[in-house]
This record gives sequence, structure tokens and C-alpha cells, in this order.
Amino acid sequence: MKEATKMKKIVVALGGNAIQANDNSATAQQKAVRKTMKVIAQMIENGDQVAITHGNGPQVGNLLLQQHKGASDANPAMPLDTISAMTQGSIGYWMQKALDDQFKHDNYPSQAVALVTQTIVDINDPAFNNPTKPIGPFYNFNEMQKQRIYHPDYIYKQDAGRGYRQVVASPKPLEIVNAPIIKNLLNNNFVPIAAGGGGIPVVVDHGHLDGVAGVIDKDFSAAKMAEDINADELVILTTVDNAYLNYNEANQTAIGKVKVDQLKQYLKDGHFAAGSMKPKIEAAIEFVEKTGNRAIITSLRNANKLNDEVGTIVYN
Ligand SMILES: Nc1ncnc2c1ncn2[C@@H]1O[C@H](COP(=O)(O)OP(=O)(O)O)[C@@H](O)[C@H]1O
Ligand SMILES: NC(=O)OP(=O)(O)O
Repeated sequence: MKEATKMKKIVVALGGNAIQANDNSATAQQKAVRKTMKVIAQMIENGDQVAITHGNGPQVGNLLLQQHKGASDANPAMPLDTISAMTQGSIGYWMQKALDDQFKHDNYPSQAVALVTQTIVDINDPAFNNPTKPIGPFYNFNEMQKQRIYHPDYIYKQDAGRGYRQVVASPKPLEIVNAPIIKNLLNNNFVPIAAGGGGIPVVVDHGHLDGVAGVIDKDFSAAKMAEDINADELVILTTVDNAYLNYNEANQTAIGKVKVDQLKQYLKDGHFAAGSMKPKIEAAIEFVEKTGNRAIITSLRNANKLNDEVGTIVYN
């Protein structure tokens, strides 16, 4: 590894595709995670200090469904905040194990640490009255109607033209409770895996933290975490190489290096779909405006060749 003085401090936000596999078995998901962690290990070997955060949309929704299957009065289903913690545990475990294997293989100590992370939200956030965060499986219209019979209290919405999904409240992250620990871990050359699924949403009630039902967007929490730990760069890794203007149209154009003010205009002009690219753009803008550092949105396959020409690079 390179000397600490040359290191860049990076927060890497991993999207669902970094974990999602053809099926939802632990084996298949771990296989996907192993592939992703190879890429992250390479970033670390290249000399960067990396803090990892990740999505949990598919997993938190799937686990919620599983909870209800076998629930009874004696063995009740867990509430959403606890399910969120459970997904941080399972995904964090898979990532930690995959990084450990990778580093053992390469003769480095991994020192990956998955941290159960809480994120403070505002109980008066209007998001609690307007669920928008898609979780769990995709359904076609008929499947969705069938689900309504079993779960009359669930709300379903179209997810960016890809099918129907259950949606839950997605309040904005105000503070990553465990940010000082994440910073400390990183400064001591550990690899924190933190604020998974955006962090467990909690509110402050008479000096105590209380879990609330919701799923925070991991892109917003990634920006907050990057800001809190003084990261030099926020790297959002997803399925596409760039954010695009006129996405999926004949005149689709990749956005390369872009000034934050220009990107804000593109956002205003409606180039980015809500629930997918839009939160990434908003998170990148927030991080760049607050810190003056740059944010990059690109694909996982580009992660090991980041330079001034790769991905959508947002700067002040
Ligand atoms: N303007 C755009 N440029 C690029 N991708 C876009 C745009 N608008 C919507 N998308 C969609 O956003 C997706 C990435 O968001 P999402 O699926 O939520 O990612 P992740 O699960 O990796 O966080 C892309 O696969 C693409 O289909
Ligand atoms: N919590 C969250 O944003 O998860 P996804 O990225 O999987 O939607």
C-alpha cells in the first residue's frame, strides 16, 4: 500500500446491482458481492482510503416479506428499523468476508469493519406522508394486485418503468450518528462498511434515539457521510458509465466533467429520473457544494480506471 500522506479519502456508494444477483439466495448474493469487493480491494491497493456504503432496497423489502410469512403472536414480525439493521448486518457480513478473502489472497490485512449505523431523520419530514422509496421485488400489474390481498396496508408504485414495487417513506438524512467512529476507523486504516441502506432511520426523542419506519436513500447518506468524514471524493458506483442528458432518447448524451451549476440546470430541466439517477445527482451536488471536493458517478466496471475522462465528474 502507498504511504498514508499520498492517500485520497474516498466514500464509495454501491448500488443494488453491486449486491443483486439472478436469484435472492445468500449464495448468489455473496457471489455478486465478491465480484464487487474485488474492485474495491483494488482501489485500496492503489493507495486510497475507502469507506464503503451500500444500498439495501431489494434486501430490506424481501426480508420484510419473509418476516410476515412465519410471524405469530409469540414470534412477531420485526419492525422496519430493525429489518434495516438486519440488512446492514447481512450485507456488511458478506462484504467484510469478501474483502477479507481478497486481502488474504493478496497478502494484505483487510481490516474491514461492518458498522451498524444509525441516521437521524426529522419526524416531521413530509416524506413520512408520501412513501416513495421502492423496496423488495418487482411485480407486474397482476402480481401487484395479488400482493395487495396479502398486504392490504402496503403501498405499491411504478419504479422507473421497470414494474411495480412496494414503496415506503424515505426521509432525508440529517446526521450520521456514528460518523465520528467511521472517521476514526478510516484514519486508522480500517475499511468501514457503514450507513448501509442509508443508515437505520432514527429520531431524537427526549435525548434518546428511536427507530422509525422508513428506508433512507443511500446516495443522500453517502453524501452526508462523505461530508462528515472530510472525504476528498464521493464515488457513486451504479449500472451506467455516466449520467446522461436525454437518457434513453435518440439524442442521449453522456455528461462528463460538469460544473455543479450546470448540473443543477440539467436537474431543473428534468433529465434525471426520480428514485434512480435523480438522488445520485442531488447527492453529488450537495457534496460538491458543501465541501468544494468532487463527486463522480460511474459504473462499477469503471471504478479501477478513474481519471479525468471517466464517468460524470462534478466539480465546483
Ligand atoms: N439521466 C440518466 N442518466 C443515466 N441513468 C439514468 C438516468 N435517468 C435514469 N437513469 C437510470 O438510473 C439507473 C441507476 O439508478 P438505480 O437503478 O437506482 O441505481 P443503484 O441501484 O445502482 O443505486 C440507471 O440504470 C438508469 O436506468
Ligand atoms: N437504501 C437504498 O437507497 O437502497 P437502494 O440503493 O438499494 O435502493
